[in-house]
Amino acid sequence: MIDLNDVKKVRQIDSMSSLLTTERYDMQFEEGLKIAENFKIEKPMHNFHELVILGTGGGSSVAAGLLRSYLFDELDIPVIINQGYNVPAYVDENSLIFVISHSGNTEETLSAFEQVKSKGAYMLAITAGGLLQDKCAENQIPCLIVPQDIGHPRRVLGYIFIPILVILSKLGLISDKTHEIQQLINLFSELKQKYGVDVPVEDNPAKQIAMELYGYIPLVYGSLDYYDSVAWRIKNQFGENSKLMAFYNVIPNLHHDEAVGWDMPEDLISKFYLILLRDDELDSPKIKKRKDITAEMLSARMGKVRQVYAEGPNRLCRMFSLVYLGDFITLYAPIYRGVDPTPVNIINLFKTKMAES
Ligand SMILES: O=P(O)(O)OC[C@H]1O[C@](O)(CO)[C@@H](O)[C@@H]1O
Repeated sequence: MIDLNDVKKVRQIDSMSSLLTTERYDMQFEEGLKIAENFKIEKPMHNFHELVILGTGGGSSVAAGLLRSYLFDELDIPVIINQGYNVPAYVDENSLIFVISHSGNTEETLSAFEQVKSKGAYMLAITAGGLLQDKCAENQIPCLIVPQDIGHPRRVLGYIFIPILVILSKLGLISDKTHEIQQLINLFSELKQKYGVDVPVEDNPAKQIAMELYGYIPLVYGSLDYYDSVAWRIKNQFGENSKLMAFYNVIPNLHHDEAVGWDMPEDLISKFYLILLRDDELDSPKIKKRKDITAEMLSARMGKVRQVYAEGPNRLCRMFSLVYLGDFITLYAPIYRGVDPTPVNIINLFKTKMAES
């Protein structure tokens, strides 16, 4: 096992600097805000019935999920995340469509884009380039160009999530979020002093959890109304960063079905490491009680139960405080095993196989 206090070694294994990118989320989110603020957009005359976000993968679709949760009680049209090749029948001239692909080349998103074109919907795109940029230019679709990374959209939430938020406010659909975003940028600066590479294991909960979960299957439980997508993000990051299959579910839903499975044979259930997402301010008394019972019941059954708590002065900060912790945990977990977190070999293999005739 790698000593996570050996900073030089940790950075060496993280050969594409995902930890550094994460430590610099404050700068990335600030840049995302500036880029989005400078994006000129005409307010359309449409009366939108729904917001449909076309996009997939650890960055684009998760950004859409986080947006849906964050705006749960503010945005008065439904947010639909469309990850597939096709778009549903209700997409029409009353739909607001965001096409999100950091690479600009994801085939499902491009296929859905083509289908929407003929439906008269109001379309906007966010990308770092690729075919999506070209298609937007051909079809005079407003397109916000954001910085390139090294081809790993999951690392650039600041260039994806923040612009969607700013554009929705420019379109008059939500209030201005600049203050909350500034507070989030400050929070990232604070939290990197807690989770960053230079902070030793003894004081670093992210490193501790990453080490503790070695040998277990990660399971993340979030909750409605704000922590469903945070759990989804962390589960996805276990896949892409940690090269670990992981699972997630949402309270209270899971108490009506999955929970019956807690009676599974002991040798199986003891393989799970539960990360339970908690928020002492935003969780309602009912949700809090459900989480208390969940922790109590599962501590006696699962391998380990770790409760992690949101922090920060507003909902955006509180949600992203757990996204941030999750990003660090899922980066330290593979490094502890000596595995480089950034490459996504299976995704690339899949894309190659899909391209074969
Ligand atoms: O369309 P985008 O934003 O380039 O993202 C899709 C890709 O990003 C990833 O998250 C890779 O980091 C993959 O899931 C997916 O192949």
